[in-house]
Order: sequence, then C-alpha cells, then structure tokens
Amino acid sequence: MTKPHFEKIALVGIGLIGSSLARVIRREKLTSHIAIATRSQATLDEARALDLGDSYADDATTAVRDADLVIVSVPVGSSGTVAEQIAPALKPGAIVTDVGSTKASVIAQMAPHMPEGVHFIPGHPIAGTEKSGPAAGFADLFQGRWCILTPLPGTDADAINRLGAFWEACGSRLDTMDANHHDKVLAIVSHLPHIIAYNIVGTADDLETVTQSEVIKYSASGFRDFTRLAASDPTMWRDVCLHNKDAILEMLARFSEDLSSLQRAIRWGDGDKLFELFSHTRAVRRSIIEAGQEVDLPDFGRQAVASKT
Ligand SMILES: NC(=O)C1=CN([C@@H]2O[C@H](COP(=O)(O)OP(=O)(O)OC[C@H]3O[C@@H](n4cnc5c(N)ncnc54)[C@H](O)[C@@H]3O)[C@@H](O)[C@H]2O)C=CC1
Ligand SMILES: O=C(O)C(=O)Cc1ccc(O)cc1
Repeated sequence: MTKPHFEKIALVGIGLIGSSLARVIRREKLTSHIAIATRSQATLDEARALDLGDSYADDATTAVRDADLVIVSVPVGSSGTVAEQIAPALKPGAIVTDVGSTKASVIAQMAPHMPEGVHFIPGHPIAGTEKSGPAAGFADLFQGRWCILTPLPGTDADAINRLGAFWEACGSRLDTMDANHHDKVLAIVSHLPHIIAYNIVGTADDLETVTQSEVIKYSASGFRDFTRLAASDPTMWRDVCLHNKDAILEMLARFSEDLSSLQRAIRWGDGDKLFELFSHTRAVRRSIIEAGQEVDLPDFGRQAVASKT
C-alpha cells in the first residue's frame, strides 16, 4: 500500500498513544501539520516542550478545524464529550478515528455526534505499555503490532483504505472486525489479564503475612510481571472496566469457573489434572511463538523469547 499523506492531522489527547502517533507521523512524513489538543494545560506545555506538533490548543475544536484526519486518543469514558466538542468544527470529508481499548461503547458515544459527510472509523492499536503521558510515547510503539478497525456498516471503502494505509505506514498490521466481537476478544486477551494483575497485586498487598518488604524482596518472580500490568493508568483502566462491562463480566464468570476447577484439583491432589492443564498452556505459548507472534508479547515476554527460554 502506498504511504498516505494528510494535509493536516489533529491529535486530540497527547498521552502515551497520542504522543507515539505524533512521533511516528513526523518520522514517516504523513502530514504537513500536526495539531495537538488536550484538556490539561500542563500536558499541553509538556507536549510543546517535547516538540511533538506544529500547533497546540487547549480546546479540541480549534485543533480539528480543517483537519483531514482526526485521531481521538483519550480515556474511553471521555470519547462522547470529545465527539460533542469537535463535531461543529469537523471538515466535510474528514476521517475521524479513535484508539480506545473498547469499541461498542466508543461507537455509542461518538457516532451520534458525527456530522453527515464525515467518515467515522473506530480503531484500536493493540500496542501499549503500563506508562502514560506525552513523555512515555515512542515512534516504534506500533511496529509489527496489530491495529483493529471496527467500521460501521455503510462506511466509505476509500476512507477505510486510507485509514488502513495510515496505520500500515505507522508500522501496524491491520485487521477489521465487528465492534462487539472486538470487545469479547479483547476482554479475554487484554482486559482480564489487567484485572487479574490489579487483583493479585492488591491481594498480596493486603495479606498480613506478606509484609510490604517481602513483596518487594521476592518480587523478582512471576509476581513482578503482574506488578508491571498493575502499574497501568487507573483512569484508563477504570474506563475500560466500565465501558466493556458485559464482555468482561462474561469472561470473568468463565475464568472463575475454571479457577474453581483448578482449586478443586489442588484440594484433592489431582496431579494428573494439574499436569494436563499446565502442559496444555505451555503448548499454547509455544504455538504463539512458533506462529511468529512474539512481537505481540510485552517487554518481559520479548526478552524471554529472545533468550529462547
Ligand atoms: N496505554 C495503552 O497501553 C493503550 C491505550 N489505548 C487507549 O488509548 C487511549 C489513550 O490512552 P493513553 O494514551 O495510554 O492515555 P494517557 O493517560 O497517556 O493519555 C490520555 C490523554 O487524554 C487527555 N484527555 C483526557 N480527557 C480528555 C478530554 N476530555 N479532552 C481532551 N483530552 C483529554 C489527557 O490529557 C492525556 O493527554 C485510551 O482510550 C486507551 O484505552 C489503546 C492501546 C494501548
Ligand atoms: O502493556 C501491556 O502489556 C498491554 O497490554 C498494553 C495494552 C493496553 C491496552 C490496550 O488496549 C492495548 C495494549
């Protein structure tokens, strides 16, 4: 696919994802003008100090005026507010997209505000870290990672192709799916792991027998991997939980059932069952690595793959 060029790109929200986009857009020369808007003056000043854009505004309306591509990178609970703010200033023919971790809720919040003639195409780069804010971003964040688009039926095919070409130019691999399907898949592969991490770190911290110093002292084990996920942004993950409630609760119910079965096997000393499950899950990881999907693993995973352990 040929590299697309947009005269003006507006980035609303300039945290980890927005600032990573700013960096890769500049590096790949995908626009003549990056307009940055964010709610807090301190974050805007930080973005300016990092020289992430060509213009800066504390209101999204100013930034999106005349933009050909608008990318909303805010916590999913703020999508509706942003859509309402930018709607009157959007240029006819502009593409409006987002990067939110949940899709059905973002569509429900944003689509009703989108004017006729604007192409609204929701998206989600499956790439990130536990860090947040403009300084945390980096141009290679999307390299080799999937980006999922969840276009609504009847969306202009040229606009979808243009947005797809944009993400490919940012280094992403592209997929398209229905928003509800996206939310179920992401509930199990991304949202549950974070919830489990928040829970286990909270439990360990609460346990009277595991003092604070012991948690720190022995955390060079599997627990350390959980602490990385559990350090993720509280606003972002609060919003994910509130806005993908049904799919998360469905996956949590299934998870709890399987955990009870594991608990029973431990209680009754059913070694065969434990061995069978652990062998199966080990094979799952090997098949992911053999399928060349190691780029989708977080940092600690990539190190393990690199050393072939
Ligand atoms: N952090 C991650 O690993 C990933 C996050 N996402 C999604 O990307 C989106 C952004 O996440 P991050 O960049 O990590 O968050 P972040 O916390 O680093 O940045 C969020 C930005 O949104 C701004 N913001 C918040 N409310 C706003 C409003 N009403 N109007 C204008 N700006 C507003 C903040 O000032 C900040 O610049 C979220 O929807 C998240 O679900 C998607 C993939 C990975
Ligand atoms: O840091 C990690 O391991 C992640 O899983 C990052 C991440 C967080 C949220 C998303 O919607 C997509 C990717």
